[in-house]
Amino acid sequence: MLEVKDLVVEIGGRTILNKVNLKVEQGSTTVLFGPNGAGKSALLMTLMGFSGYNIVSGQIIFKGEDITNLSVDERAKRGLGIMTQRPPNMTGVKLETLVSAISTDNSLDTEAVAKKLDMERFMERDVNVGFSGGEIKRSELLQLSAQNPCMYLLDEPESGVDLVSIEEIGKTIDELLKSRSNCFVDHNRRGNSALIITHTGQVLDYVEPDMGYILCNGAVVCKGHPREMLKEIKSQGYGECIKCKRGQL
Ligand SMILES: Nc1ncnc2c1ncn2[C@@H]1O[C@H](COP(=O)(O)OP(=O)(O)OP(=O)(O)O)[C@@H](O)[C@H]1O
Repeated sequence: MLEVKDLVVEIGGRTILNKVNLKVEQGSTTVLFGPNGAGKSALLMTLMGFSGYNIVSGQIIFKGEDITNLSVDERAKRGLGIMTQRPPNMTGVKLETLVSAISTDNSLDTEAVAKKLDMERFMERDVNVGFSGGEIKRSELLQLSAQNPCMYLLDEPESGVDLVSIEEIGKTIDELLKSRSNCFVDHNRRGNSALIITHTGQVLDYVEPDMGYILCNGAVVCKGHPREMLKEIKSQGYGECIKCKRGQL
């Protein structure tokens, strides 16, 4: 469903991603691990098409189409949705207004999701203005549920979230991934896919992962079973990255 081919990205003249290759199959959940500064967020931002991420070479293929040069809104229309680490404040734009503006015609009950995420009282507030870290995550999830994409790019969905809310957020992500979108490639398979960045792996208590990648210094150095990878990272850190590169790629 999503394929990244030999992607090289620069920010301000510095190479941040160096020949990244990665695939996310339709209906699968892929996890992206890697140390701080490895380029994980940059990869998600590039996939979504944000400015400042200069694609030097390589391709991004989504549902068989080359989207490398498409704008953010064109990618969103095709079914890509993102939860970023630091979404901007939108002074003067109420959350309710934003949610109804991005709502697509779908069967998902956004009001019910707002209630479930305990976001009803935030609907009249300006988007992200004064929101706590956990509130921002819930607001982002609410927006994603309204957009109803079929490819979820989730950047550390559990960071800054208290232990009780992690369960709510994890379960909501799982439900969203299992919900109906209208942008599938193969209608005979489960549709929604995800590429999730996590350091702690807490979100994997609620979402079943299929494939994992480790990014180090802007390059994919390892791929494999995400739960096994997480265990190895927890016991050995990222020091084994290079060894893994020799062994598994
Ligand atoms: N706008 C920018 N200007 C300059 N450098 C940037 C910019 N955005 C990102 N970088 C650099 O790109 C590198 C990759 O950053 P990125 O945020 O993708 O890392 P990450 O793997 O997501 O890290 P973390 O786990 O800490 O979130 C870092 O060295 C960062 O400083």
